[in-house]
Amino acid sequence: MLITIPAVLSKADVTQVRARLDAADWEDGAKTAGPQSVEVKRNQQLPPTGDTAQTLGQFILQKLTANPLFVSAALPDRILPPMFNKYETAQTFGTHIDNAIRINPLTNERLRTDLSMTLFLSEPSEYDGGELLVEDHYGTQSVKLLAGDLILYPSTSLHEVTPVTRGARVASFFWLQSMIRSDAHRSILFDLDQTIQSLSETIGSNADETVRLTGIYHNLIRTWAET
Ligand SMILES: O=C(O)CCC(=O)C(=O)O
Ligand SMILES: [Fe+2]
Repeated sequence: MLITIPAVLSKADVTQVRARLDAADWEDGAKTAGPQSVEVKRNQQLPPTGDTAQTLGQFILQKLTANPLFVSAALPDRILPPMFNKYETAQTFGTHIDNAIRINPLTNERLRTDLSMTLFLSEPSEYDGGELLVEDHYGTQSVKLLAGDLILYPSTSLHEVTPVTRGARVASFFWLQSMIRSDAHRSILFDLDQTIQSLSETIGSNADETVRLTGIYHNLIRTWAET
């Protein structure tokens, strides 16, 4: 399940975040790549434990964890600190899969990556190329979002960032471990929750059917959640 979470950051937030990022010192993205992805990774990153990455990362996590659509879709257990990358002309990240297990560099805690995220911090008009291509069972999805929007996709997917041919693509990227390990189970819970939300608008959250469906939602979480 590939889901766009619109306007995680407002345009004013994006301007502030970009001012910090545009003044920061970037380093070679190969530093944090695994043995396969190092062969195909050509981009720049902020040092993950540096001041800028930590301050901006916390700001992004505050906004994200207060976003009901994100919580409904991801059912997050633990989220890794957001990282930041930049692709300038001819930079790219070829087809790869993200590591299944990652260590939080701030706490040394080990997480399973269930969902990968890219928060776009450049407007599409600022650069050409730089599409995030994600393979799923319905074919390859091409993603280029407005600055402030986020894409959530299963970490089990092969993906790549096509070469940037003009301008610069700046983004934040990170991973989370969900309370619901299975993508299929998470999709069912998302559909059910969205249905309950829309029934709450039409027939009311205390209508008999809405209450029963809410019960089913929580009972499925009880059955499937690992916390
Ligand atoms: O830049 C992106 O959108 C994705 C980055 C990525 O796939 C990674 O760092 O593993
Ligand atoms: Fe990746």
